Order: sequence, then structure tokens, then C-alpha cells
Amino acid sequence: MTRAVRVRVPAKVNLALRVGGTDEQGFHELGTVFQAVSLGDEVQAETTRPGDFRLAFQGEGAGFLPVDDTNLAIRAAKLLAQRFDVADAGVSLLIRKRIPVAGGMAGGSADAAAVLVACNALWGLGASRDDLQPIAAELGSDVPFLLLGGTAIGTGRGIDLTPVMTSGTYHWTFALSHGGLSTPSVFKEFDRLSDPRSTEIPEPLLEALRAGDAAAVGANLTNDLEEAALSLQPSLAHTLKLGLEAGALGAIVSGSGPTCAFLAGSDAHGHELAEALSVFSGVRAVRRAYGPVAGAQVLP
Ligand SMILES: C[C@](O)(CO)[C@H](O)COP(=O)(O)OP(=O)(O)OC[C@H]1O[C@@H](n2ccc(N)nc2=O)[C@H](O)[C@@H]1O
Ligand SMILES: Nc1ncnc2c1ncn2[C@@H]1O[C@H](COP(=O)(O)OP(=O)(O)OP(=O)(O)O)[C@@H](O)[C@H]1O
Repeated sequence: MTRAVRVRVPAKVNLALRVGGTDEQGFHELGTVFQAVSLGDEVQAETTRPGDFRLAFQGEGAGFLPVDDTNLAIRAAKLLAQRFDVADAGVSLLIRKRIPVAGGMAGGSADAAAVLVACNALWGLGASRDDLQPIAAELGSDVPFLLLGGTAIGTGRGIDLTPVMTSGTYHWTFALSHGGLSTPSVFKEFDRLSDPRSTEIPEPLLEALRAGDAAAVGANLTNDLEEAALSLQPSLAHTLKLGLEAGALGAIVSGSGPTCAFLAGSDAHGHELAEALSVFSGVRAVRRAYGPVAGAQVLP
């Protein structure tokens, strides 16, 4: 039996996020275009005593993230063990975290996706990615995309995925904020401020992605949750303005925020954006990344 597995998993940015009405469980209907980016976490999974599920963090969130059954990573391991009837399951997980916590980049979801892939390998389950998708969807709306990676349209709760054809590489600069925003409170603020919108994906964005036209992709970034995130954290307006003044091709709040995402024309331009953003005290840190990249993958 395999004793240890390492898995790399990306973060996501929503190039478009359209928010419609709610279903009977209170989930909003979404029309979104996800892109997986190279700012990611690494999960190391090792076999341990049967019934022993252990978790530790290094990096972002270490020291304050829960490491008990409330953590999505532990829930993912236990759900997989249950669905595949793994007798004597146990795992010791170490997560090297770079994705900001409660940052709108799906950090917890990424870890859950990585744990599914890691435990599948560790326990020799032989499950395909398609087998893992419904388990991922039970864990959270962003988890299935972090398994898939690349660039994809998400509909329904965000879990019905269709890969999108893209050309080229997109250079991203992310401005991390002090503190996070809770996803449910951002959706609640959206409901307070706005009526449900159309969930149609803007065709010019898809055309720009197909053509590899970064300037047109930048011009067509859109996020219906942005107004709600700005209402809860007003300093984000200044962060977005700084990036645009420094020549970003597009500037947007990532998902439910508060991380802000800036599209650069090149790697060198991304570096300039990072320098311009880091002078603002409202920005905790800047990170650069590129996309699209693969979903959760076992490392050799
Ligand atoms: C904002 C996004 O990141 C965009 O990709 C996702 O929609 C959020 O995905 P997530 O964090 O995996 O969300 P979940 O863990 O499934 O749900 C957390 C909470 O977000 C809200 N939520 C989430 C997804 C959705 N389609 N409608 C919602 O209203 C609900 O209040 C839900 O209780
Ligand atoms: N492995 C994990 N990593 C980060 N947060 C976790 C994890 N497990 C549980 N959480 C909890 O989930 C909350 C949201 O964290 P997360 O980093 O996933 O937010 P997010 O990136 O804004 O999510 P999304 O973009 O999917 O809406 C945190 O406040 C934390 O308490």
C-alpha cells in the first residue's frame, strides 16, 4: 500500500460571476466562468492508524484554522472513506497553504478537492475524476471545479461544469486583504442590495478567451458580487482603482472577495502591478500567478 502522497491544487478566480435567484435550499443560481490559477496549496497525505484523521497547516491560516471535523479537508477524507466503504481508513494530512483564507479564491474547497485526490491514491480506490465529482459537489459549490481545473463554465449552484476553450496564458496579480469575507454574508449582502440578475455568460468574454485576447478578456471581467463585497469592505474600491491606474487590463473582486484580481499584459507588467498595489496599507500582500492550470494532481 502507498504510504505517502503529495497533491498540488490550484486556487480559482471567477472571470464572470452572474448571480440569479435562490433555490429551495437558499443557494443562488450562478452563471460563472472559473479559471484555475497557479497560486495553490499542497497537501501531503500519509497513512496512519485506522480511525485516526489528523490535520496540520503550514503557511496561510496556520494557527487559527480549525483542524477538527469542521475542516473541509477532514470532512472530504471521511466522506470519501464512507462512500467507498474503506475499512480501517485513517490519514494524516499536512497542508502547505498559500491560498488566502476566506479570500474568495476557494481555499477550503481546493484543500477538499486535493484530499479527495490524495486519499483516492493513498487508499488505492481507483476512482476516476468522474467518480469523485458528486462527492466533491456534496462538500461545496467550488470543489468540483478545483478537481477539474483549466477554464470552465459553471451553472446551477456552480457545480455543473463545461470546459471552455482558451488560448494563451493569463498573467494575474492578486491583492490580498487584511481579514476575509464570509461567503454567506456576501451573498446575503447581494440579496439586500440587488434583485436577482440574468445568469447568462457574456459571449464577448468567451470569444476573447478563445482568441487569447488578454485585453478583451480584461475588459469583459464581471462579478455581480463585487458591489456586495465593496459594501462590506469599502477599502477594496481603492485597491481596484490603484490597479487600473497602474494599467491593469481588468480589475475585479475575486468571487466573494476580498481578494482583488488584476489581469496583466505580461509577466513583467504583472510585476509592475504588484509594486503599485503593495504601497497601499489596505493591501496585506500581493501574489502573482498564471492561468489556466490543471486541477488537483498527484505529484510524482
Ligand atoms: C462565490 C463562489 O466562490 C463563486 O465561485 C461560490 O459560489 C461559493 O462556493 P463555496 O464557498 O464552495 O460555497 P458553499 O460552501 O457551497 O456555500 C457556502 C454558502 O454560500 C452561499 N452560496 C453558495 C453557492 C451558491 N451557488 N449560492 C449561494 O448562495 C450560501 O449561503 C451557502 O451556504
Ligand atoms: N482547509 C481550509 N482552508 C481554509 N478555510 C477553511 C478550511 N476548512 C474550513 N475552512 C473555513 O472556511 C472558511 C472559508 O474559507 P475559504 O478559504 O475556503 O474561503 P473562500 O476562499 O472565500 O471560499 P470561496 O471562494 O469558495 O467562497 C474559513 O473561514 C475557515 O474557517
